[in-house]
Amino acid sequence: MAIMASASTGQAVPVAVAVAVAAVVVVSTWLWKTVARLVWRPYVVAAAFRKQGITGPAYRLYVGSDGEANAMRAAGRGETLDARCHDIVPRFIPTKTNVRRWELEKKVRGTLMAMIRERQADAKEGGARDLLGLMLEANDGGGATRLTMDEIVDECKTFFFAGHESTAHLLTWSIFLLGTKPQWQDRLRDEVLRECAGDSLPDADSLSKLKLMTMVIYETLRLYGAVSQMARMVTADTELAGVRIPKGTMTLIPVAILHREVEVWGEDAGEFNPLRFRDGVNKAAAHAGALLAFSLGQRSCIGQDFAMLEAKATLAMILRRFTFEVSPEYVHAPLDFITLQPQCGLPVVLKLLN
Ligand code: HEM
Repeated sequence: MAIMASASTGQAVPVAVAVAVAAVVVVSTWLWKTVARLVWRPYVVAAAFRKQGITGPAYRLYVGSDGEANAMRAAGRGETLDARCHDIVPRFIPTKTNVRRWELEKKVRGTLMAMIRERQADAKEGGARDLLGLMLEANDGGGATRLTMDEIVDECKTFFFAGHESTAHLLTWSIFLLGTKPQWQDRLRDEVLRECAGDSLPDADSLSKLKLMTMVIYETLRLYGAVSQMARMVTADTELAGVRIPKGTMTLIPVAILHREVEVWGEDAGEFNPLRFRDGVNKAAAHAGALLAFSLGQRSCIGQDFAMLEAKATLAMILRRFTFEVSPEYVHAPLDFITLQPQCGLPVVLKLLN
């Protein structure tokens, strides 16, 4: 057909050749990128580590080490611990099917879009100027700082999830630890009744005086921090503690493991001992940056001060009114499902004070 067309138009052959060449370029680029990502890069990274004596399960095409990881997660899920044991590290995340993820994604996006539309309507009548309001203003603007609606939805998801889930779990684990350590619960209640007496909401001034409570919260974050590992992609060949790490390596910072290092935290690293924070967070361990619960550096948690205030205020209000203990039905099975949470919930027996 192309030859016949060429006889009549004199231009079809060059066009067909150009299309064919472009197709070959696109397909071969795609093929090269796929081979590089799925075959070449994993083998180069594994070989670089092997040369330095660092080995692991062999890379398998496309699935990598997912098989081993999933088997460990499944094994960890069935285990429960003694409530005095804080060694949660051997337990792992359960997997969910992608279909379920997509359904949830759609639902979350729908809910956020409804809130955004409501806010857009309010803004026309001069509504509140909060974080969402600022992002919507950036959506109206132009240039490099313009935020698309997808970016706003993603930011909302980050803030909602990062801000809600993590603090809720911090409170849960604080209640667990105080519910199993009555002497610490009493000490904290004495402090709260001294510094935040009365029925009104505790204010910033009184909360800043809750020294023991701050120590208990840091110790809770050390043993049961919501984020038990953080991922970082290595963007340039680098060296860390004498190990060469090639560009393209995905590294995991095992926060829960580092928070239990005897070398860093001392012989009682596995114990609940809030007093290790008596001289402040930077002096609690052999290394000033040892507590990684909120991460460190430029990408550290933007909401950490707010989270500490929320946790202190909520605990103060609970301690002022109730004594509590962990119910005998509680099963100690911390589960790292994006954030660290009690797999079967935390049943608590509350008693009204006085
Ligand atoms: C106990 C409570 C919290 C814990 C343990 C926590 C922990 C963390 C950690 C470890 C990171 C760094 C993650 C990484 O780099 O991979 C992070 C980031 C972040 N957190 Fe929190 N967080 C808490 C509360 C909050 C609150 C209350 C908010 C907002 C109101 C918040 C907003 C964020 C945001 C937006 C980021 C991303 C920062 C960035 O990437 O630049 N977090 N958080």
